[in-house]
Amino acid sequence: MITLKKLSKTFQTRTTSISAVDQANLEISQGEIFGIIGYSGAGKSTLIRMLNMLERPSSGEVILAGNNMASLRGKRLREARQEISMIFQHFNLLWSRTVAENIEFPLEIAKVPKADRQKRVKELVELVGLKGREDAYPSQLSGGQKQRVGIARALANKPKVLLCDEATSALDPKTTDSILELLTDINQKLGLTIVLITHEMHVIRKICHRVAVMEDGKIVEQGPVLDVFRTPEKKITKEFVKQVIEPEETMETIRELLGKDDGGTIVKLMFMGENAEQPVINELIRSYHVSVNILQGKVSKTRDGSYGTLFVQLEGNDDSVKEAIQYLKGQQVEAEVLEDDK
Ligand SMILES: Nc1ncnc2c1ncn2[C@@H]1O[C@H](COP(=O)(O)OP(=O)(O)OP(=O)(O)O)[C@@H](O)[C@H]1O
Repeated sequence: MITLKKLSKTFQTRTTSISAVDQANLEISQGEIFGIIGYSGAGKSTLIRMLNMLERPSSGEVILAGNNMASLRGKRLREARQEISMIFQHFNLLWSRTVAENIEFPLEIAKVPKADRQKRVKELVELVGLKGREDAYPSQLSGGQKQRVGIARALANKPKVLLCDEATSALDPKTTDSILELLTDINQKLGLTIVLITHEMHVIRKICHRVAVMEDGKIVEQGPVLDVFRTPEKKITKEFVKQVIEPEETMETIRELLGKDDGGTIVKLMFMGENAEQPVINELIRSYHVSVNILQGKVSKTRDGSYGTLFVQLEGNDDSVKEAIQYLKGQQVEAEVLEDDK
């Protein structure tokens, strides 16, 4: 559905030139939810804005629904853009129009007859869960409701691709989850391709099929979400994965224990899918002369299965601890002994 080939954007300022996106290559399939994660300044906004030519590339290609976007101008570009919609962090609603009128707006621009517009607005209001709020003004809505209006408006002209520019960054965690659920629902019901940019791994974990990680304008890593969670390669990817699976409080406790002489051996166990259900710890306690203290455990659900981590502290004589670790490493569980410098 979307192909990016060596896509680059350089901004010229009076004193310097900034390489915002540097030779990005990506393939995004139809019906996929694809996430792009990176810290502030990584180039995510510039990249996503080049998909619909809100930002023109300095070089490279964007092929979207068969159109070579950068080669289009005028009417042909406007037509190609009808396949793509966008939602924003700050919603970008028209404050003097009601919910229904905001949703109707793109249909008016597309010159859809009034009766059809009203029918479509009604469908969209129901789809995004705003029934009963049609006549409210944006100022009377919560953040989550405003984003629902943004989503309904974006879907009005039945696009093939929805671009989400930090669409949940202004929302609290519970509202974020409800909007992510709505996006998943729309993706499944309509087969819509969704490309989202975010700095939160939680968003990626919850709804994306695949993810690309951006750093300094470059895509440094990409793959299915579960794979990236299980085996992040780059340092930056590891940091993002940690956001979700290793809360900072746990790491503080672990660092403290590692600094102590009598802190035992700390092992991080990582497991996927049904491996999570194996009674490994039970077996460890029964068959090896070690005591096992569970420091923290967390199972993170991704769209394609669960991924879990468990931090345990093993205590016992050196040989028993070694045998226990040997046993763990023999299971279908990844076991890593943490050292003091972690
Ligand atoms: N119009 C512009 N003129 C000059 N530099 C720009 C312009 N737009 C973006 N940049 C620069 O390009 C780089 C990438 O910015 P971009 O906004 O794409 O990153 P981002 O990952 O989306 O970060 P954020 O989430 O903070 O917006 C930054 O160094 C930014 O300062």
